[in-house]
Amino acid sequence: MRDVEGVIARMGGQGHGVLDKDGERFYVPFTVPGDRVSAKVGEERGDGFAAQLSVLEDAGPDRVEPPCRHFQACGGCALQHWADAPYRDWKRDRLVSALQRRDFTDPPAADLVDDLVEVPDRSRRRAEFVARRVKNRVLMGFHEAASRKIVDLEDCVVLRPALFAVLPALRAMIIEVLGDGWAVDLRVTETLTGLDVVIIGKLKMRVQERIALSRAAKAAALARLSWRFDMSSEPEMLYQGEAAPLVKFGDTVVTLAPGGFLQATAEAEQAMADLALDALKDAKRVADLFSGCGAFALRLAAAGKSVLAADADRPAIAALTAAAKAAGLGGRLTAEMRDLERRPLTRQEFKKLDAILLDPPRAGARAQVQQIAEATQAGAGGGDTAPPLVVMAACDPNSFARDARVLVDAGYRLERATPIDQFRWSPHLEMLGIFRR
Ligand SMILES: C[S@@+](CC[C@H](N)C(=O)[O-])C[C@H]1O[C@@H](n2cnc3c(N)ncnc32)[C@H](O)[C@@H]1O
Repeated sequence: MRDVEGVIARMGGQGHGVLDKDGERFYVPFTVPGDRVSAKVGEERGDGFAAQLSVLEDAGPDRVEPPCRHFQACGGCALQHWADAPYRDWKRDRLVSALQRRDFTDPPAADLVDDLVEVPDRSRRRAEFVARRVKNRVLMGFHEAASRKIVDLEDCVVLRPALFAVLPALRAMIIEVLGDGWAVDLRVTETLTGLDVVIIGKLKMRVQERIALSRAAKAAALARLSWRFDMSSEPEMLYQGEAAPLVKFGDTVVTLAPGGFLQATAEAEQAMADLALDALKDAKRVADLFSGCGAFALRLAAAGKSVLAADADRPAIAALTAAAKAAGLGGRLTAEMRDLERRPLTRQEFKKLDAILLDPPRAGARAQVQQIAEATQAGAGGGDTAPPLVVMAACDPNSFARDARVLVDAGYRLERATPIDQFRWSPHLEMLGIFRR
């Protein structure tokens, strides 16, 4: 392995410091701009090489003491060693740069992007832990950075305290059903009625293990415990407390499907909902596409709008439908299970809408956005039916900018985009853009 020495020039998109030397580029995790470093050069990565910090010769001016003792060992956070102000500017700039790469120049992308919306420490309400049995012990926590090793967590400044506090009980529970050397994932979500835990992976699962798990779940006061062998198998419920796992979207109560999608922090969800509802205040008929179990749809229906919700996840649509009915919103809200990549809403369906809200997964909403763009053209399928307003949330700046470019080329104007730091100290970014025509 060769070494490279030099000064970190800037932060790369994945939160690794960038060192340019003799015409080559190196990405060095856990460094900040201004650090003078020696690093071991590893494999090729994109337009350069991955490298591992070996010596920090001189610290850059914005290097700070990380708040978590596991930082750098634990793969959960990448950027705790950077001062708040440059970190915030860099996060916002991830969205600005993605828009610039898609030619958002007039007006300049920087003028369209709001300040970063921050979330508090210890606010993440869902986490995916790994657990591995090593003889008579269960290691439980996050993977070490770029490794299959597990950091046995003793503290965490990102998670809500309840998620962290349950780890000893989960360790004790899982040891009953995990063979030596076996590993499973645990998805833990904090709800209003307690923790919803889904174990994913191979377990010893005879009658006595089921009974032991159910007892342990009760003792740990979980709201629900489920198990699924892998992501293609249905979750099997092993225990449910007196109240099912409940969340609230605005004033509407929803029973979460086991392991069902929920925005990682309530604060980021609320920020996005506030932005979306404000933009949609004059729209009467709204489609909430990629709706999940209704974080936007139920708030919109409660605000008096007629809502069409669609998502590919059957349990999410069932949860949303049941919640709307129980809250007396069923007359205003229709929820449909639908794969929007294969079967996006069509120009015929747009006729009944004043606005479309999109909140796709990381890959973006390519097919749906294409349909909206095509509907701005009068064609064989009829006249221009594209609605005057599109609100698009996203969790990847690059797919957001790609889909934004399609909308803008079709005649929409990006009014503003708001970056939201839902995943603090990681390179991930949430955002919401408002497009009008
Ligand atoms: C980022 S989540 C947003 C959920 C919801 N808007 C919320 O805020 O809770 C993305 C959603 O897209 C759904 N999804 C993923 N691929 C899909 C597809 N091809 N068609 C429809 N929905 C899809 C997932 O089930 C998930 O609910």
